[in-house]
Amino acid sequence: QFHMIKHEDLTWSESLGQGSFTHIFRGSKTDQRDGVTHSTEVLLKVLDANHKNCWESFFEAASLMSQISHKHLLLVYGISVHKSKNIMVQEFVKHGALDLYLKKSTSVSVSWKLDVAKQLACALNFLEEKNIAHGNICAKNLLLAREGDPSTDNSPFIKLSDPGISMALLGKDVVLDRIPWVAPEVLNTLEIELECDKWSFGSTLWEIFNNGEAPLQGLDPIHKQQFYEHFSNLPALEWTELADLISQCMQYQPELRPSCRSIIRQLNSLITSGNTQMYTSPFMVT
Ligand SMILES: N#Cc1ccc(Nc2nc(N)cc(-n3ccc(CO)n3)n2)cc1
Repeated sequence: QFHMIKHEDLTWSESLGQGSFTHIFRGSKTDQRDGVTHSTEVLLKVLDANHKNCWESFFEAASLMSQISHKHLLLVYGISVHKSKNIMVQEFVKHGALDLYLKKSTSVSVSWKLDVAKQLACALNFLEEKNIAHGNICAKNLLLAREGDPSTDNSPFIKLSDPGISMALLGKDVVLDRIPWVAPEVLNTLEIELECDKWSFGSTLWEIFNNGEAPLQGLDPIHKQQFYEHFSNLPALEWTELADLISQCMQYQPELRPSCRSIIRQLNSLITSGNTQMYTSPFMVT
């Protein structure tokens, strides 16, 4: 399943924030390899004590991530259990969550965003080929390992984080709050299928091209539920071809959503389409 890490091998540094069920800290882990002590910087994700009933799902998420390896999937070193604390020990990803990075950054180019989108599509394609649904695709769960440098056109590098607690265990209010990332059919089934990740991909694309602004952020849970009941769509982006890809992914009928291969093909044509210039520098508008 996964590696158990001794609590005494962990060092705790500062808190880096709080999720809905977890608290994250910077830290380090030491381990002996061929007689040499190594210290590795890690991210310590602690399951809140008052969500103890979720620990199996918490561990299941960790176990999923440690059983498959891909360059765009977060590396989970293992689990540590100490007294009542359940801790997931993850690789420390240098620049943290993408949503916060996009909100803070001003000069993120269209080609930078398309590059990130394509990396996420590749991670999803890898999961699709293994018939594994992630279930929690959103910009908050995309971690930025490398910023990429606009001047040297060095490209960014992202890692998809663990899926977190399974939908079935979340309260209805938490599921409603995940609108519009959670696919509409999940509200009835609470089951996560591959098609759900396509819907979430569309919502995450919208986030990335709206500089980390959360879609429907102003709506309360009731109005979020009505958004689905009325078969509403997110406001279309100016870039029509990109808006089309988002609406293909966010179709209410799961079987009509595109395959990952199709998503990657369409992203590739957007990358080569030259539109990136037009949307990048205002002086280039033809
Ligand atoms: N300032 C700052 C700063 C904060 C975090 C990191 N690094 C990191 N590494 C991970 N493995 C996971 C995460 N996460 C952050 C939110 C979530 C959601 O679950 N994960 N952040 C780097 C810089």
